[in-house]
Amino acid sequence: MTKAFGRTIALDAVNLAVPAGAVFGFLGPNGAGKTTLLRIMTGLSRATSGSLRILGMPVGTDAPGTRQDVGYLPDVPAFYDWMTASQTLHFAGRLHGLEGQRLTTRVHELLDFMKLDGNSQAVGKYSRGMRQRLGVAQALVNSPKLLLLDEPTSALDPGGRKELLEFIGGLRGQTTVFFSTHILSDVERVCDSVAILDKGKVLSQSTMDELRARHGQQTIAVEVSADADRLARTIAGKSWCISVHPGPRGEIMAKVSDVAAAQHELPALISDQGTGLVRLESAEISLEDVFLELVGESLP
Ligand SMILES: Nc1ncnc2c1ncn2[C@@H]1O[C@H](COP(=O)(O)OP(=O)(O)OP(=O)(O)O)[C@@H](O)[C@H]1O
Repeated sequence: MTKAFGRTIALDAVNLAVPAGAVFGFLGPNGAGKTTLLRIMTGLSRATSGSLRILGMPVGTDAPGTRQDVGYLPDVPAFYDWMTASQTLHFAGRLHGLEGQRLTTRVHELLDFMKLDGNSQAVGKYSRGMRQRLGVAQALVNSPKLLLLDEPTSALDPGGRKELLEFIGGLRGQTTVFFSTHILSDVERVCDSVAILDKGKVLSQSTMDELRARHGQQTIAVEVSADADRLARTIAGKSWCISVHPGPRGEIMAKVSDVAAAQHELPALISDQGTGLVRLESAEISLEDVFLELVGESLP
């Protein structure tokens, strides 16, 4: 689908498929188009062209069965500021047709999980993190089949973030979770599939395992006591070496296709050169490396 705001193309022929039951990370820098897509997915905004199906149903119609199966946390959740958290969740639950003991039990569960139980403050006095936790609870009130979360951890402290990510991970297989973020470690921690979006275009879409396999070279860091330039040239000529570049502390960083061969040969190469080995380390390529390689700019 494509979405244009005047001359700004916020989504440019985006084509995505999210497997049922997946925890799907939608990753992109500021302004990539994440919120725009989520708003279209909820029916709050319409695509300029193209189409979208959610749980098998076309979005943008009032077909029964879709909206009550979807939960949504907007990027800036809005509430009636004079209500308490409990009143907010009772209200949201009633809109979904919940009532009586089922509603009361669900509200208590969610308040307890989001650490908002016993809080009689009006929501208007909440901090940003508390509003985000209430927003997640509100998105969950109807036990949705599809949970859409727009940057769910952006205002949370480390403890709150860990708990929410663990909770999201626990939904795997039962609820499809589609969450946008620019926090790479959240995706690495919890997602099994990821799409990388930049300037409205999907640059990559795959499972985390495929992503690692595709960008699966490893990096080896070598620090020697002298003659690093000469060693870098020798390494660059080896069949297992993909590229060599200097590291932040002057060490040699080599992307290699066969880490075992590199580890086997390097000590002998260094010794032949008559220099001392200070450090030899290998590191698996991170999502940050892949993201920067694809997006090609510094992180937000
Ligand atoms: N209502 C609007 N009117 C005009 N332009 C808009 C509107 N909403 C979004 N845009 C533009 O569309 C592009 C994508 O914006 P969007 O909010 O979807 O990005 P995002 O990936 O969610 O960014 P962030 O991580 O900063 O929240 C941006 O260039 C933005 O300026």
